[in-house]
Amino acid sequence: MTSNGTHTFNGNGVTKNGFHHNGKATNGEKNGCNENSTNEMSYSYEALQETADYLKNIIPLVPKVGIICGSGLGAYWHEGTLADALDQKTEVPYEVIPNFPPSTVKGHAGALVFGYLSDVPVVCMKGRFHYYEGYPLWKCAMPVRVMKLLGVTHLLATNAAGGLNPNYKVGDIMLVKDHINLMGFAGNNPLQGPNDERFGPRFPPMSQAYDRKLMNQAKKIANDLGLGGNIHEGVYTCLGGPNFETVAELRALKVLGADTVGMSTVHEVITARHCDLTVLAFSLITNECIVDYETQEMANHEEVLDVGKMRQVILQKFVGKIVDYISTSENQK
Ligand SMILES: O=P(O)(O)O[C@H]1O[C@H](CO)[C@@H](O)[C@H]1O
Ligand SMILES: Nc1nc2[nH]cnc2c(=O)[nH]1
Repeated sequence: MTSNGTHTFNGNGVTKNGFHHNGKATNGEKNGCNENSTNEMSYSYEALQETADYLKNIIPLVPKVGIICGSGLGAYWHEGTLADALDQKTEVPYEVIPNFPPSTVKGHAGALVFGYLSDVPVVCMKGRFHYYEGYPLWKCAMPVRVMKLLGVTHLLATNAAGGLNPNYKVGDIMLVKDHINLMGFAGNNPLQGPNDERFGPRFPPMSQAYDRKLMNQAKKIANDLGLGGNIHEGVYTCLGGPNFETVAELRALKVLGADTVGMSTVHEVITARHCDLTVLAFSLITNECIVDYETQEMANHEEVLDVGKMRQVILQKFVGKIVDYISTSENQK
């Protein structure tokens, strides 16, 4: 325990490299993953249950809300992030959690932080996994299934994104009302491979992926916080990255109907809806997409991080009130 009351686990007794095995690999199973005949892989239910059991043994709470802290909400090591603000927090670095991949993005924190936000038990992913890090989509999204096994009922996925909609300004928030799974257009989906019905159905619907009631409430909360002129509803799309888009690509995305573009979230939301989590997602607009050849401006990651830091205080209040609403509305059912 540190002087600020945070517990941090060093993973003593856990197999190094993030994979944990009982020394016995079952047929077709490697490091907790199922390998099928086409070489596609997925974590087995049992491997993820093992991950959840490890966490349950060291965490003194059952999280209700899972929060994915994107580049705009404290994925990086700096002071005053949302995860830092939790009460009674316990921090578990990804590298000590059985079956968790390590976070490879420079400066990315890479830890699950458990604690209370607005008196509600939550788990924050401080840093997420991206396709551009070299992970397949099912691996990027695996923490969502672990959250489900831990008892999470609601997922709040946040991201930093480029604003394609000309009405969006840097620092604005866009509630995601829908997404375009562009990587899915190319046949890449986190649910590919054998389906385990214990998580969800083979063919899950995605037309109601984002919870309308929560979105409406989030808009009210934004208004109450004085963010009425900075809140939008729109369509997010995810590309693989890591490069930012060309002008022609951005123009094409606009034609498709996207309002923001990023490199995350869609595969997490698909995985969350598959296992029946209620989802709210929002983008922090960290840069305006350049759709013109004459400007010298270029998207860059430093700008993304700077805007995240600039908006972190208000975003934390926003998220705190959303979490409070989730808990009180559930109790009133
Ligand atoms: O989606 P998050 O993780 O918030 O971060 C976004 O910002 C980074 C690019 O600056 C990319 O990782 C992109 O996905
Ligand atoms: N793909 C993509 N991801 C981002 N993340 C933050 N800004 C951007 C952007 O402009 N494009």
